[in-house]
Amino acid sequence: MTRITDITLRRVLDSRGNTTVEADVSTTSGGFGRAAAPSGASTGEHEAIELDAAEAIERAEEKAIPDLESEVDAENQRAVDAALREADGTTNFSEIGANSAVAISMAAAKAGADSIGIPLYHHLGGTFRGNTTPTPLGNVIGGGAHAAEATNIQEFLSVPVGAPSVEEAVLANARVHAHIKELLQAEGIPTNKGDEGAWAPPIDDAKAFDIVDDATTTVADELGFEIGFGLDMAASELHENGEYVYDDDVKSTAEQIDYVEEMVHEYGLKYVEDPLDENAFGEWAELTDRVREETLICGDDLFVTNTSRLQEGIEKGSANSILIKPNQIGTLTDAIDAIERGAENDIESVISHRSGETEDTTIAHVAVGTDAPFIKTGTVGGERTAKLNELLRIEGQA
Ligand SMILES: C=C(OP(=O)(O)O)C(=O)O
Ligand SMILES: [Mg+2]
Repeated sequence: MTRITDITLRRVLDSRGNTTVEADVSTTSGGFGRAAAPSGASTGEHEAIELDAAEAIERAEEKAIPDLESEVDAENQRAVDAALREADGTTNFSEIGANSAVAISMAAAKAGADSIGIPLYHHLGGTFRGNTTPTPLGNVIGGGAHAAEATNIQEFLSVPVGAPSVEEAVLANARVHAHIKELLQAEGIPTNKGDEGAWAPPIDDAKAFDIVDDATTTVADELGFEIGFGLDMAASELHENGEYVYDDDVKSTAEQIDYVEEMVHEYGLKYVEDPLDENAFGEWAELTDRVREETLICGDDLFVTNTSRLQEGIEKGSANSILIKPNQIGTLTDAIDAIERGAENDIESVISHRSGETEDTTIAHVAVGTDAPFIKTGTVGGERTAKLNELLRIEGQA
């Protein structure tokens, strides 16, 4: 048993220049872990509550840290997270803030792994975790809530399904990103960037489909393995009074479903995240029914990494994939429970960053430790490559 001795919280900057919560956790056996909370821009309405960083720190110092220090075994992640939940006392971490909760949860996991002297992915997943290395989904063109005057669809994602290794997949996404710059420049289109490092050019969605299709096909030919692409439509951001509002069009729900089905067929999309509103479980099921054999329909704002919402989606057949963002739910235990519930029901997990990120690499370990098939963590930019480079290190040692 290795008890937590000290927890220190501080404010640090995230990639948007906003303050976020960083936690340091130390243990009786000299173990140490540090982790920082990410932050979303296109947040789901059912996510756990993020408080202002200073307020979250003050409240966690008062209400949670006294119940953890000298009390909880850092090697027992379920016990750490149960203590956090009990100290908060709400279902959505509105007392201490999901940003304080997730930073402490992740830092404690690292301290637990350090105490035992094993890598975090091994601590989380154990010896028989499986041997999948996740395919990285790389955001290469984006707009929506992540960039002004760009595409309505939030993310166009390179999906290197044929890559023989993580290393080749990571390099393929970087190559697609670079090639898109060449294509944009050749047409004199400005190469602004959005919050996640994707190009955010002032083009419409139809043009972005063509450019990403061109770039992924060209790079696939160059590298000799299949690279498809996918989308995060973040459709709750487009949804107004029962319709989906684009710059150049307004679609009814039925038209939105037809549009997504058409794009899946026309471009062979490998992945479509949040194609419909975050409360439309039944309409999601209609779309999933039409395309489940061809693509992954992934719930981000729909499920918010919450097993109760995932259970509703399983019962209704709403999706065949779930996005996992630990800060949406507040603890690693809850995130891993959602991954496991998904796996038991043929729902594929995609472990994900947020648009506001830090150098923290926990999600790379969560993806490997849980044998997740995919990770979504950008393509370029230091806070994105931190996770990708950690995956390369893990691939080298696992
Ligand atoms: C990463 C995403 O963006 P955000 O963090 O802004 O929710 C997303 O929507 O999947
Ligand atoms: Mg999303």
